[in-house]
Amino acid sequence: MAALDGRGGVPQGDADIGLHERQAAPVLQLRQVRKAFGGAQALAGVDFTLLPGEVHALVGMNGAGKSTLVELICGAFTPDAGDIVIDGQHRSALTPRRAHAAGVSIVHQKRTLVNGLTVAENILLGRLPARGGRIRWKQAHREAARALDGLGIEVATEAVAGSLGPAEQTLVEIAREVHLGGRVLILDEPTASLGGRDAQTIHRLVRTLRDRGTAIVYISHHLDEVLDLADRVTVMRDGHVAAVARAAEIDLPALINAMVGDRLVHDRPGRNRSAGEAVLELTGLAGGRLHPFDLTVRAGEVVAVLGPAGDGQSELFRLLTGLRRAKSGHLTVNGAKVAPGDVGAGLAAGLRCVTGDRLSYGLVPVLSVDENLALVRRGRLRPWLVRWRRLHAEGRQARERYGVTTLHADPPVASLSGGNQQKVLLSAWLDGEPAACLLEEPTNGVDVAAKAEIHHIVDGLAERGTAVLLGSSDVDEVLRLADRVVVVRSGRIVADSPIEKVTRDDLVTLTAGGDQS
Ligand SMILES: Nc1ncnc2c1ncn2[C@@H]1O[C@H](COP(=O)(O)OP(=O)(O)OP(=O)(O)O)[C@@H](O)[C@H]1O
Repeated sequence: MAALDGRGGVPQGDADIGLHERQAAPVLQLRQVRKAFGGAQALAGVDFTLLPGEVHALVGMNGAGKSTLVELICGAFTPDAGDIVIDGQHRSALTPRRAHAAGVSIVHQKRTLVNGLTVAENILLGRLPARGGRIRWKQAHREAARALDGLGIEVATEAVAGSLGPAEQTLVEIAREVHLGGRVLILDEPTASLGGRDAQTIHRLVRTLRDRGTAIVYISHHLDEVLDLADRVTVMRDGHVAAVARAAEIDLPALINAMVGDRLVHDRPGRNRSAGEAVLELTGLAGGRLHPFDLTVRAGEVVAVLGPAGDGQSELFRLLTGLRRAKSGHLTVNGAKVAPGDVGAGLAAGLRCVTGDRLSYGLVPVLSVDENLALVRRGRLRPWLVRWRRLHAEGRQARERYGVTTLHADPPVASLSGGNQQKVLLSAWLDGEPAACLLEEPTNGVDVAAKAEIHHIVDGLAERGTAVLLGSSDVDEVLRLADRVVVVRSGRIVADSPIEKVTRDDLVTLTAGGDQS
């Protein structure tokens, strides 16, 4: 393939930039940037060029260095060596404030709007127009509406941010950054955990921005969308640039190959399981937007709950994990009655919950990986005595089983790459033989190899008899893992079907709120 030439099939520097693109001066250039954390090399001499009006995707396995690279561009980290050039100017002492002033903005995967404030307040946060000590609300709404309308975003400026769906929140965040003068926009996994139609809404905005000349760095583990959306792709591997290619000239297998190198991606589809006795039973569960809800998951069965974003699917998981108080109903696990949200009783009955928001509810970021793993096992340890050697030995085994890659022996979870955090979360909660488990977006932020591995782990759980309730916005994941799919709309079950009876198109339509054909 022409696009992947050069050293070991790898083009370097600007060699891949065509004549047309060379005429446009790069808005951003990184030359041989290096960054180490405590002696371990996260970036080992990286070149990167970003042109105005291009979508430049940044892909790579978990821990490859993508986030570290963009944090350098945003001034959050200082490079140990190398050059950062923005608009032709060398930036040796970039800080977040200076990067922002130079037009560099980032929208993180974890949404940052203030939930209790309106869209207008969020867009103009810290800069609300005022005169004589009074905020000029009409003017504020007009200005915010202009910021949204200019990008074709249909969200009311009076809406409270917390009431918006995840895609709308991302749109508002992007609009805010563009309104603040962002010309280099870094989007860190903006479509992670978004369903088809929501992802397309984000893609439309990205294309609009590109057409207006914004330079976009787009980080994603969804490789199909990368090939569809990006103009160029930079593949990172182990802190190096493994390849730079035009998206039009690279196909999926070549992209995966550039990412994983000689590592293997095991996709082992095919189910070898049959549903047994009822294990997880939800009876009359209601609360929030969810109307009384009955559902049974049998031993060895994977039931996916699917619905339009922001509808009953996430509500169900909130009720089950106690993040939202249930108005009525209960669940049983192997016949043992558990009040919704009673985490202790759920654990005792063999129920494990893998949350979709790992840093808020699943892990303690300041503790180390092994400490996090031990917290979940703590029922099996003597609580008054920490046996550190055993804690690390068990931690190491779990990390190896789940392929958690770290630069240091047992770092704080906060310092791990997003995908590795997800693997720690899964290894903490899925180890052992749970009777039932709730899996919410289990492959959120993980790379292509880890995703295949996690799917294999879920297969294994089901084959050994665990009842699995899966919430995933990724229809391919649902098709790959589920035996049954339950569709929730406006808080009610509107369809319950064996997976063989639905097509991919059905699932895409159902997630978007349409009717099953
Ligand atoms: N503040 C930090 N302290 C220590 N190590 C860090 C820190 N930030 C990143 N690292 C390490 O640097 C390496 C690169 O991480 P980075 O987050 O850049 O990867 P990534 O490509 O973005 O991965 P992912 O796809 O999982 O988000 C990882 O091994 C990570 O643990």
